[in-house]
Amino acid sequence: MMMRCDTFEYAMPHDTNIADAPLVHAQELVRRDATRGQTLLHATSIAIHAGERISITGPSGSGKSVFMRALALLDPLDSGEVLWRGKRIARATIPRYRRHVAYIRQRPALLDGTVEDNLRYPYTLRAYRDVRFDRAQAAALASQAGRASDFLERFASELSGGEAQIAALIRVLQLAPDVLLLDEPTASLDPESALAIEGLVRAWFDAAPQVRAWLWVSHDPAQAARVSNRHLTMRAGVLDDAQRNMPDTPDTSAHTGETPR
Ligand SMILES: Nc1ncnc2c1ncn2[C@@H]1O[C@H](COP(=O)(O)OP(=O)(O)OP(=O)(O)O)[C@@H](O)[C@H]1O
Repeated sequence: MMMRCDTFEYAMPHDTNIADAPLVHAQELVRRDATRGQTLLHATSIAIHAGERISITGPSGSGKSVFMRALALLDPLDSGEVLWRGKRIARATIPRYRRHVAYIRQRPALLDGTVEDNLRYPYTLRAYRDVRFDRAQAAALASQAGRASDFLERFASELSGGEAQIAALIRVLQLAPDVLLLDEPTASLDPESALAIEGLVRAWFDAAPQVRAWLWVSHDPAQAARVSNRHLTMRAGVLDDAQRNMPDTPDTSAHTGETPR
């Protein structure tokens, strides 16, 4: 059945109730390196339901970022598609999809200027023209992350790595996304900053667990266990449920240039 709605193209099987649809449903996503022809992500499907806190671990170079960026529709897919709440995402609605599904990178990209300048920036974009920057909300998030009251006036260029990541996360969380794709957000941060990040993300989730979910890539098994109620592994571009991994799964990292950690 195909029909049109305001924001997304609609593609639902007859027997699927839209309320039961996963938040994100990736179907057979494939990514290849265009120059070398190497498959970076083998056909990968995943349904992410509201309430799920998913961790992903796997060796370095196994394709975790490629997968997360594919889910965020940041890179062109070679095949497959991503549905948002059971709806196909037309090209023109990708910015709107990204308003629901936010990708957080390991190294935050902040603009010149103050933290507040950075937090105001998304509201200048077309996709957010219906909402306004709320300084009190931003200050509350900063305080929740243990930052001093002058945090919003600090210059981005003078922030530590942990502070920059906190600023980048506040920039996303103030926009109230539904799904966070967290790509090693605390790698190379000090433990205190890492816990601040975890706390911020957890508070965002707890505010509406019935409609929110996250995927969290981590190299730290303790963190992966702490932040998740479902665990997946990535190996040589193949995603799998950790529980289903066979004990004698061959290590293919030698063929892919992966560096096991
Ligand atoms: N745009 C691209 N074009 C070509 N190759 C790419 C591209 N992006 C990533 N790769 C390659 O795909 C493989 C997987 O990279 P990816 O960054 O997804 O690994 P990862 O599992 O996230 O690693 P890490 O844990 O070190 O961050 C690597 O060999 C990388 O060089």
